[in-house]
Amino acid sequence: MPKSPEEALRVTLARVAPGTALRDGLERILRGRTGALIVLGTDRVVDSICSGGFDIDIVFAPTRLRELAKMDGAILCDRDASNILKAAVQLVPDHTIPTQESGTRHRTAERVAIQTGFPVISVSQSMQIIAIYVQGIRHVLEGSERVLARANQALATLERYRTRLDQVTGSLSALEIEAMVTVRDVAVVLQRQEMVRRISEEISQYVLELGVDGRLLALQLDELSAGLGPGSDMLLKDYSELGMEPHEIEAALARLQGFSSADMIDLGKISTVLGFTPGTDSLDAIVHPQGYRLLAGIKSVPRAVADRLVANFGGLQRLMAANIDDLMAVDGIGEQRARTVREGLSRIAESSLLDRFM
Ligand SMILES: Nc1ncnc2c1ncn2[C@@H]1O[C@H](COP(=O)(O)OP(=O)(O)OP(=O)(O)O)[C@@H](O)[C@H]1O
Repeated sequence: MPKSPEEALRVTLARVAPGTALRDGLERILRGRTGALIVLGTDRVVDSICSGGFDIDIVFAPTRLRELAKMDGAILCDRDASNILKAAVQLVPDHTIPTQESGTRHRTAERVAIQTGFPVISVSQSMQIIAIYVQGIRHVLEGSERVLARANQALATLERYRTRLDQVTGSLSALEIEAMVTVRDVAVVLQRQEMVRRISEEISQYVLELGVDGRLLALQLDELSAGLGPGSDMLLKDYSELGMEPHEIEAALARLQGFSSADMIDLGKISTVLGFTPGTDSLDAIVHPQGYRLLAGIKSVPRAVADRLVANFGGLQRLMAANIDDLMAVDGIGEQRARTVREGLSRIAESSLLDRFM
């Protein structure tokens, strides 16, 4: 499947991260105050825009890259930069492809990346920067210290967002048990989950970009992401107006992920993901969960069993009121599992209410 530009950028960032041979080669070129134009990948399209140069096909080594970069023209490597295939190549991309760059090296890099779909790296001799071009995206590589400074700020933000998410999720659980949930309460949790997802994704990109320098950051990200509990898909299953099919949930989540920062502070807009219409449906209207999210919080209840329980009882309140015999009447639920569900739900109820009133 073709990758989105953002995914392709992430793959390329990992390929040029500190600790890789490619990054070592690029740093050598930068220190040697020469420039370079490097294409990562070849196919018929790349061949069709290559002129001159010579075939070498040797195993990649940082020193080889540095030496070949002393010559005029571009260097072609294979996708994962394990081999250097050609050097001193003149690239002739389609000149009608629009480019924002000035300078022939960078204009060529941007056009070749767009025309071929392969990542192109330019090392600028005059500006002393390494830039990667992936489809339509340009990304300038920075030193690990600067990336780490930004990553640490993002980590602090994630920590704050996580605390707030835990608070609103806890209070949603308590409201669910008291049957007092409003559309607003659900929208706030969706909003907070999405904000945590966005900042975590940003930090994951820093981890990739930092390579060997990002190990500690990766551990911190893991720690802050641990125990996040059921995700936004469970909220949609619980509260969507008409009951959504899995593909509809996926589409609704994709829409949420596409919301702008301004949309993200508008709870009315967020409630549309659940199928509510702002203006017609009040954010203060009471809504009732199916119970999927709380059931997903009980570890030993598989998803298929949770689905059967919800289908049978048709809502969390009736599920909470069910005794062991009622639960055992559901197809495929024996005494052991019925007890697990009963005890799990009681435990959630007690701890949610305790959290709320302590
Ligand atoms: N179409 C191309 N194909 C291959 N190599 C190219 C191409 N265009 C530029 N280069 C390489 O880039 C070098 C620098 O070109 P130029 O000074 O015009 O670019 P620039 O964008 O100003 O680069 P820099 O920022 O490194 O100064 C050329 O000497 C050549 O090696």
